[in-house]
Amino acid sequence: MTTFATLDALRAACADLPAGSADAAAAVADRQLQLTKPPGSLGRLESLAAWLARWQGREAPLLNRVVILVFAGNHGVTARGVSAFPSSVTAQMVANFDSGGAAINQLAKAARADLTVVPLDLDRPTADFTESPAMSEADFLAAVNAGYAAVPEGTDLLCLGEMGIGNTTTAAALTAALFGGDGEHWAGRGTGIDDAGLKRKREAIDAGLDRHQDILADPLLAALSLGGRELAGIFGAALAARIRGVPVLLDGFVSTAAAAPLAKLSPTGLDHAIIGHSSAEAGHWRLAEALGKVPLVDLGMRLGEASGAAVAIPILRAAVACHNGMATFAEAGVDNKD
Ligand SMILES: Cc1cc2ncn([C@H]3O[C@H](COP(=O)(O)O)[C@@H](O)[C@H]3O)c2cc1C
Ligand SMILES: O=C(O)c1cccnc1
Repeated sequence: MTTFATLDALRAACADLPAGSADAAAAVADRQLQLTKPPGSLGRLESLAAWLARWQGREAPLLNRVVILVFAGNHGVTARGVSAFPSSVTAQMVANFDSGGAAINQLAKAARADLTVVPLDLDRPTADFTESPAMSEADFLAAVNAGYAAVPEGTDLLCLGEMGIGNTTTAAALTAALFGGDGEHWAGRGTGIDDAGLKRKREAIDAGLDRHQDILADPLLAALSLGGRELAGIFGAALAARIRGVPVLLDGFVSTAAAAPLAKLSPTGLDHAIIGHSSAEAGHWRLAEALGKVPLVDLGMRLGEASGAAVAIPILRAAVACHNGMATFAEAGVDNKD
């Protein structure tokens, strides 16, 4: 389905995003004060309930249908020796997702979430961004549209992750384009590359930034030139979620970098998204800070696959359970403070 036929149409949608329901958020804040607990005592669970209500447009937030989307893509920049693993692993892991053997399969089950994997032209890697733009405009828009179309009706919460060997290089290059800095600043070890590989990774990022310097100020052209199909899919899904009233849980460095152009295209562009887990991938905490976001948990994970979003789902379920299920002081006959 072609939702956006041109970059300009996409740009226009990103500049005109719905604001969320301030009334629903205010109703939650008001009810929180009536629940049988000292004000503020549930800490961030209270603001999470209000955040869900705002972006769902519902006074009582719901998490009946939690959806995890994992987008997969292959990257030409792997020719530069930037990953510890070969590109063949991307398609092999997609097969592993399909047969239920990956970490995200277990985390999705544990969090009672539906998992869908969206492979994007795995047999057609993007171009090496040190040599040319990673994608044509048509390829980029096709991936954005695929992401946009992948968000099911009736989703109450959307978790966004990825699989794509080489994509921590891609994500670092895109992040540098959006927020400044270079390969040294943003590159981490991804799947565990050694020192020589990390050097090659930094050099590839710097070469990409140099080659595409004329377009780096344009977030969509930066995503097209330095990004990847799975990152574009995440971007499209995050946009669809915003337009359809679905809050988003982002995963680690790659997932956050993929969605970040939305924050550059509109000052409130990622207000409907939070980061589930602070990845151990160097650069994620910096990117979170640049976006003004505090990840929900830090378990030292650095996997991708939406794993860091999935581990945070129970926290949101806890916020909703307390908010919707607790008695008020009046209902329970508990004396409130004077
Ligand atoms: C077996 C395996 C499973 C994975 N699941 C996620 N990733 C993660 O590692 C990749 C990014 O790291 P780099 O940029 O160093 O290639 C992505 O595919 C990401 O999802 C995996 C990587 C491997 C090897
Ligand atoms: O934080 C991430 O997104 C990440 C880290 C390592 C490997 N793949 C993804």
